[in-house]
Amino acid sequence: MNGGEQSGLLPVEAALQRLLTLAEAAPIGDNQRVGLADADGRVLAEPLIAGLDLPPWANSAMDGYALCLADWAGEPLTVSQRIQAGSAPPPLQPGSCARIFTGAPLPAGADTVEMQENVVVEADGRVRFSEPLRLGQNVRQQGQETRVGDHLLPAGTRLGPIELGLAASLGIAELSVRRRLRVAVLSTGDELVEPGLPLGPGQIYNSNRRLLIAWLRRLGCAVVDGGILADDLQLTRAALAALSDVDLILSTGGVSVGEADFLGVALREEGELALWKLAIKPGKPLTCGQFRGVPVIGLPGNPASTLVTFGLLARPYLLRRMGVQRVEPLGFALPAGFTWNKPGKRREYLRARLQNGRVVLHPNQSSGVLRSAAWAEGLAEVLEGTTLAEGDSLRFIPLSEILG
Ligand SMILES: Nc1nc2c(c(=O)[nH]1)N[C@H]1C(S)=C(S)[C@@H](COP(=O)(O)OP(=O)(O)OC[C@H]3O[C@@H](n4cnc5c(N)ncnc54)[C@H](O)[C@@H]3O)O[C@H]1N2
Ligand code: MOO
Ligand SMILES: [Mg+2]
Repeated sequence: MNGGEQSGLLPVEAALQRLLTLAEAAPIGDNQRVGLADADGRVLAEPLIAGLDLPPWANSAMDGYALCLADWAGEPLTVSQRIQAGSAPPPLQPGSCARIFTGAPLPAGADTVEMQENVVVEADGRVRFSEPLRLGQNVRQQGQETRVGDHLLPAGTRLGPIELGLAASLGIAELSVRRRLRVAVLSTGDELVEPGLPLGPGQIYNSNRRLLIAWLRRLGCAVVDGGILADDLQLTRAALAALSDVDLILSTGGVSVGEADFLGVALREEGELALWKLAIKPGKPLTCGQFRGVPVIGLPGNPASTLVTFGLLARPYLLRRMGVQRVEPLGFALPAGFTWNKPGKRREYLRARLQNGRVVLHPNQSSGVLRSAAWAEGLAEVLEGTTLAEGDSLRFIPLSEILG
């Protein structure tokens, strides 16, 4: 049992497991074919299988001269042809070599390439090889990278620049991908005002909406922007009812023990509601449930809590619904550049940076503060009930690993 369970708080792993179980019960069923130009960030629906050998034919890895090693007795060779990339050369004339360039097909009969730096061109135009030769050197054999039928990427792979380049190298122009998840974003709170409008007494600008919409788009989701939702039961019911065609309603705010928690009331009346108290800081309260069958996740409203709970819990949930297998960030172990002597009941995700190979913390870790998140390069994980001395190892999760 870890500190989370002892304290009556739900440990992060348990919360994640519950969300992933829910996600697996509601997978995205339908797929679509998209051109490579539109496939960045999408999730493969079928494995990528090679339909040709790579390279498709043996070719030279160097600019130089191609010859048949077995036929060669060490004498200078005449150059019988010149082969550029993109050409289809005739067979090599016996007793000769071919001038050849990187990426050009090896002529039938040739099996070895010497780079031009190791070749002396004599006055009569014949070439002399000044270094010992090894059979097959500087030749990229047909199928050396990939054979027809090889499984190169499993279904569930998120496509990025490298995967798109790989598909293109196989001549594949279109891929079958999962359709985009439709996610509605609602920002709850009477105090919220959109940027660009004047700020009245007691009001603050809505930052979560922009944060979540941009992030969801990076994840390949189609966003339905539900705007600001006032703290009012009728309006909350109406807003939720209008979102019957989305895959997830994602809201922020109104999930702690305050009296303006109308999201919870609406879910209880017309769906299901689970209120979790998580062993995570920032981000303790989280709502999970459904409204008339549409899944709902309610993140805490403090912007840094929104960031951490979205990144570590809602993001994996969304990716798993798209069929992605590895959904959690790996992070890596680094030495702490700070001391930590307040063992907590909640696992802390601290806004941190690297400095001289060590993890240092922003001085303002308040859950309302995005400024420190913008300064941070990652989240430093301090487990429940632990203290740290400088140099102790901790997990550092780069923000770049979760922001997409
Ligand atoms: N008595 C208790 N009070 C609180 C507890 C608790 O356990 N007992 N938990 C605290 C923790 S931890 C958090 S986190 C917050 C969570 O609050 P809610 O999710 O219910 O959110 P709100 O109360 O609506 O807002 C919290 C905070 O964030 C600001 N906010 C909300 N939405 C936005 C937005 N879209 N953009 C910018 N800022 C936003 C809001 O104005 C509040 O300041 O509850 C603690 N309280
Ligand atoms: O944990 Mo709350 O998320 O402190 O702000
Ligand atoms: Mg509120």
